[in-house]
Amino acid sequence: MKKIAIFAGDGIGPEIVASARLVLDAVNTAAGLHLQCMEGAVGGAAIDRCGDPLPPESLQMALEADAVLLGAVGGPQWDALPPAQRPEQGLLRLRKGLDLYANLRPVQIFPQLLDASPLRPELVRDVDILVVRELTGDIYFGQPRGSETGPDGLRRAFNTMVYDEAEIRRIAHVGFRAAQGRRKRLCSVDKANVLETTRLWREVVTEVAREYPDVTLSHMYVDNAAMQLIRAPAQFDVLLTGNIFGDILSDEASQLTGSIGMLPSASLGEGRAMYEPIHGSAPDIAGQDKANPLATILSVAMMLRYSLGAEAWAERVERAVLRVLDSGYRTVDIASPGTHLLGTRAMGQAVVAALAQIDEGIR
Ligand SMILES: NC(=O)c1ccc[n+]([C@@H]2O[C@H](COP(=O)([O-])OP(=O)(O)OC[C@H]3O[C@@H](n4cnc5c(N)ncnc54)[C@H](O)[C@@H]3O)[C@@H](O)[C@H]2O)c1
Ligand SMILES: CC(C)[C@H](C(=O)O)[C@@H](O)C(=O)O
Ligand SMILES: [Mg+2]
Repeated sequence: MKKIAIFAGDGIGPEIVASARLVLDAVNTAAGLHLQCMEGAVGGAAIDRCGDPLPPESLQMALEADAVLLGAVGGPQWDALPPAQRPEQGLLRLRKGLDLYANLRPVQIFPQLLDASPLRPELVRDVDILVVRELTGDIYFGQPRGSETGPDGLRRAFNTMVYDEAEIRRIAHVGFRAAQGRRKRLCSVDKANVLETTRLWREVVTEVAREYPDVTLSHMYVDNAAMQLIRAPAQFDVLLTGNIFGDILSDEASQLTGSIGMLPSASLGEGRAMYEPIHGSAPDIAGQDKANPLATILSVAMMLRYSLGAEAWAERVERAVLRVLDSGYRTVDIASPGTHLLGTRAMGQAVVAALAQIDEGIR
């Protein structure tokens, strides 16, 4: 029996997670996985309940689980809190507490959604990118951080970007191994022309590359990478990035697929894992049954693949998503003329129905 910790979080979090739960529960029953799902609070929901965005019992639940499924955290009702006390810190402490240093964000094009991308179809048709983002270091966690009023009466605020070579080395290995299983090209993104941290990043990635002679390594400054992702995105295979650059570039890359609501992720550490869509709590559409749950459902597929040893079921979930898109079902963010609009819950139900058809076809 495997244990799954579920943190729905805030905003659209409970809606997308409920929709993805339909899929997870269907697979659990059909595959006889005997999953034990436990629900806990992280983020704003946890602040409202006990004043802490990551209560000790939630961290404990995650530490004892074989995998974690998370919706999203944050929202305007917590905006007045200083950054270090906000809902987002619950998520960051959870990632750090589980040492989930490798965040995999696949940017997969769905041919059915070519018309939903703001880019021309011929630019995105052949895109297949894996963003490998370092997740437990960088300016997110560096000390010192804070804000103060100086002797001159001016307010100052500061964060520290810091990486040591061990942190860079372990994420570089993840990137190179991923590239070996793909098209064997790795582009490392940095700002080595300006920042010491990312100069070290470039040096260490270059050293690690010697152990992977079959992988072609290139380096690109982050500003150029942001531009190239729009100009010629099909040039990329694995994009290896630090924490802050990966955060920004993956939101940008999501637009190639048509919507941020399509991008899943896996955050992996040694023997621990969390699965979450890359998007946030989308307060502007929360509570309206409008959110796209497919990123979360595809994150469940990644959970089946990486944590539950159920590769065949991961593929079935992915095929079910394709089948639903083939049938013309869309949430509002990926809708186009002639397609059939579904809400968050109905989209989850449609994936479950498609999964059942695939299962019947196989038997
Ligand atoms: N992993 C996380 O929990 C996470 C990630 C990013 C942002 N956040 C937090 O979420 C809050 C809102 O942030 P934001 O507005 O900058 O980013 P966001 O990703 O929540 O939303 C950006 C835009 O994308 C849309 N969107 C996002 N997910 C969608 C989905 N599944 N279906 C359809 N549309 C979707 C939203 O409606 C919004 O217009 C903030 O508090 C932020 O810190 C949390
Ligand atoms: C909410 C925030 C802490 C988080 C991040 O910056 O990592 C989010 O933007 C993400 O991409 O998962
Ligand atoms: Mg982000």
